[in-house]
Amino acid sequence: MIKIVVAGFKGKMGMTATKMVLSHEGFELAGVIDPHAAETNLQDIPEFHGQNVPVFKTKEDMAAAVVPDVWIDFTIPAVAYDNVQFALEHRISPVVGTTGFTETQIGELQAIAEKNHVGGLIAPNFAVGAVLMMSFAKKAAEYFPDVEIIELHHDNKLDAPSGTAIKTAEMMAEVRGKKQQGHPDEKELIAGARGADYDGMRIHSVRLPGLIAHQQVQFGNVGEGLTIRHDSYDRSSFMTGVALACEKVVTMDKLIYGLEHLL
Ligand SMILES: NC(=O)C1=CN([C@@H]2O[C@H](COP(=O)(O)OP(=O)(O)OC[C@H]3O[C@@H](n4cnc5c(N)ncnc54)[C@H](O)[C@@H]3O)[C@@H](O)[C@H]2O)C=CC1
Ligand SMILES: O=C(O)C1=N[C@H](C(=O)O)C[C@H](O)C1
Repeated sequence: MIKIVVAGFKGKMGMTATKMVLSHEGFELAGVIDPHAAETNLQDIPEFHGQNVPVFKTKEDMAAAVVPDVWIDFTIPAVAYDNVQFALEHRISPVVGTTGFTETQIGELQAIAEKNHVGGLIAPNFAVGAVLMMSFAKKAAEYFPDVEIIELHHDNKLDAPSGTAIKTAEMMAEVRGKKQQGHPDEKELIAGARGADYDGMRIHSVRLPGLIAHQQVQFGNVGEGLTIRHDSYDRSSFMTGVALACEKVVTMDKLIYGLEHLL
């Protein structure tokens, strides 16, 4: 049995991950963490009736009470770095979906994982379809340097652009020839009209109620266009990837960035 804690369990993704862990026969839910929890046990919540799982408000309280193998993190960008550092230093393998990490932070956390010989994964998107979308976009960018990313999310999202959009741009930048998108003399009449600039590629972030998580990578070439699109219509779309990561990280001794390295 792999013993798992879920940080951020009161949130949209944390709740979905908690249910996934409880329903998986190879996993044991050792505890859940959220500063916004009013309960002390999961069974105090009607939908978790009969599930005797401790609820912690802080990571320190959790570490004093249970010894998990895996730390699932779906929290907020402001706390995720500290959470992952804490997990690694306590030899708990992190499976992190929280977005907003900088390249430098990922490098620092990888060094901590290496020092402590702990495996882990930071993945901006756990949906298998999203991983394929990023991989197809990388392939297309070899041939089509003119590309813009449009990511669309629910309006409770804290970070922009999305972690998925940044990862997609990073992957395309590895193979795409240098090119600044648009006309060299273009001028924004309203600041931000052309979106964010990653290595000359433009990223546009849409935030609307009703959306979950969607991304379109749109290529243009002389006389043709190519659009690669992925849609998560439900947060269950992320759970196959989270479950796979929980199984794999306990066998690893380094922290990797991107689910594609586990598929
Ligand atoms: N990698 C992936 O596949 C996916 C990643 N995400 C990312 O996951 C994160 C969470 O997303 P949502 O669930 O939609 O957000 P949410 O706002 O619904 O939930 C965040 C939860 O974290 C809790 N929290 C805050 N500080 C905490 C701490 N120190 N310890 C434990 N819990 C803490 C909050 O109380 C809240 O319940 C975001 O960064 C989002 O971008 C979301 C969907 C998929
Ligand atoms: O906040 C979300 O909802 C999501 N966040 C991740 C991201 O920033 O890419 C993954 C997915 O897009 C949903």
